[in-house]
Amino acid sequence: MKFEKTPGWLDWYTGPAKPTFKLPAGAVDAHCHVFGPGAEFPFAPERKYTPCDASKHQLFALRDHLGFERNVIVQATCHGADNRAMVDALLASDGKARGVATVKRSVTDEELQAMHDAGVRGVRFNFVKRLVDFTPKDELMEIASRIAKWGWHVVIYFEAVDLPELWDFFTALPTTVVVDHMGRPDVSLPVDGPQFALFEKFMREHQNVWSKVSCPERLSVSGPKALNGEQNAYRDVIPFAKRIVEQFPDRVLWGTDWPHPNLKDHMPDDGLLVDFIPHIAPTAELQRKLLVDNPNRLYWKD
Ligand SMILES: O=C(O)c1cc(C(=O)O)oc(=O)c1
Repeated sequence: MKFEKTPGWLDWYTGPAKPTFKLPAGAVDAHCHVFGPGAEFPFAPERKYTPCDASKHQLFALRDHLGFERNVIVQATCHGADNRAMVDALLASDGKARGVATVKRSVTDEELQAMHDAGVRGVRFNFVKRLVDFTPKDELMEIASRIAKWGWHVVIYFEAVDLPELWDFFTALPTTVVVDHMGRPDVSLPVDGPQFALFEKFMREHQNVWSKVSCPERLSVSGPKALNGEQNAYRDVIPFAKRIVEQFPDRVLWGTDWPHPNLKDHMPDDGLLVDFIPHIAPTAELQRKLLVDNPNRLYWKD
């Protein structure tokens, strides 16, 4: 099948720099995606965007170029609940990738078992309205209770303004809960203001909640952008991410978010995104926890 990209779509950057920051041995890129290729793994009819292709081979080449050892491949919404492209990548990874799937209530135990065997360790619930249609919470809770039996966790993606309304549902989830991209704070608000304080309270009061301190390129308002060798990119995001890393060093993850779906302004250089890490995790110990210990504990415990 041939797919037309969404108008204005920005393709991922093909010439990433070699990072200046040397990743510790065993580092995991704990949030990335594959898109298709559409001709082999068609995008889902219910998708809200049509991306460029971003294959498993291209992802593995980026992993090696940047110096990561492993990937966590998160089901992208353009594939809906058809997990074939993601599972195919896991199976081709030689044990170097684990996955997070999207499933419907109709998923069978056999299908869950097959995904587990391929390396899936979580499901993603998405509440970002521009990306998905609404799924009733009782359906999501039923899925969460079922996947808990496999020792999987739930990944949640939402916008900071929606946290109050989602609070009761999130805090009732029976598994480890991993928040994508720090719950998308508005970084033009004060880091010690009420919006981010609520997110910190969410993590502080619920020891099962983890956060990905990823996506400065999505959250930044001020820039500068991770392009043309810029070593001080996305300065406005640093206080937010650093605060989470320092307060909850054993419950944070980091990922490139390659191939960066739906960016409208620019496509970052992934090598320079890796160079962002020491700004938010300034010590070797914090870096090791963020990049090695935490993702391996969550995704490679067996
Ligand atoms: O903000 C986004 O547009 C976005 C989209 C997806 C996806 O479509 O799965 O995943 C992400 O991590 C971020």
